Amino acid sequence: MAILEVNKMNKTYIGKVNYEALKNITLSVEEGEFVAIMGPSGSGKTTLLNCISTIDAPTGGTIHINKISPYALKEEELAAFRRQQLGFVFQDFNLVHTLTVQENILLPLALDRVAQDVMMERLAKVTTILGIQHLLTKRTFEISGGQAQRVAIARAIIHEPTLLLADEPTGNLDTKSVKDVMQLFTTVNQDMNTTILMVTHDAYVASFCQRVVFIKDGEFYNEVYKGNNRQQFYQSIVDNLAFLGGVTHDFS
Ligand SMILES: Nc1ncnc2c1ncn2[C@@H]1O[C@H](COP(=O)(O)OP(=O)(O)OP(=O)(O)O)[C@@H](O)[C@H]1O
Repeated sequence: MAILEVNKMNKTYIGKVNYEALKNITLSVEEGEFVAIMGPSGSGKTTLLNCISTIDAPTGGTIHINKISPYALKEEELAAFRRQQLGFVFQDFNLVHTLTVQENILLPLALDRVAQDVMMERLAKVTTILGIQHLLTKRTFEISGGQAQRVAIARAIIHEPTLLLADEPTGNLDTKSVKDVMQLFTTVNQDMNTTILMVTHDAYVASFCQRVVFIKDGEFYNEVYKGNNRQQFYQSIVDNLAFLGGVTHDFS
């Protein structure tokens, strides 16, 4: 079953000079898939993610998440849809600094007034998967970047979202933390069957996914599937980026 269906989507930014950032994008992501979006700077990756994450409405075409068209919802319904069906992980973690790690992770459930015992059960589950039980009482300034991103992932998955969206989630991490965080995304994808759509510039990071979709100048360019050989997959990502003029990091 397709969790995400984007059909002939366009996005034009209206200004003194209109700018057509996305043209005729069609993309389908199946339940349990882990997909990366790649493309050169300015190709429209964040615009695409913003349209899917209901931050910014497309100017044409349709988006369905779990068969629901979010832009057809009323404001309150849309807020509930976002809270319940979507999870977000950002490059700069977006943790609330006045709260502890535990309070940050529980935030989406607290906003939805979920019962205390359910909250504690879910907290135990995600913190075990992500290996952060020992951080729960810490404040955000007492943890490292890699740990902060794990906390952000825990917060993004604690309500078991239909679709997890990540925008450059490893952009602020050192090499060791990049690997750890990507292994955790893989665990979340496989163990919780979470569908993930991630924007990244990094071929190594994208090689953890099952499929990479490339966009260029706001249009679909190509897509590659992992298959059984991650080294070959990495190489085909690098080859596509070379044609596109993107940035690649060494495979380690
Ligand atoms: N609010 C906006 N108003 C007008 N133009 C915009 C706006 N946001 C983005 N753009 C333009 O749309 C195009 C796509 O931008 P977008 O941020 O989606 O690219 P990107 O692929 O995510 O780039 P990067 O990799 O550098 O983050 C760019 O040319 C950008 O200048």
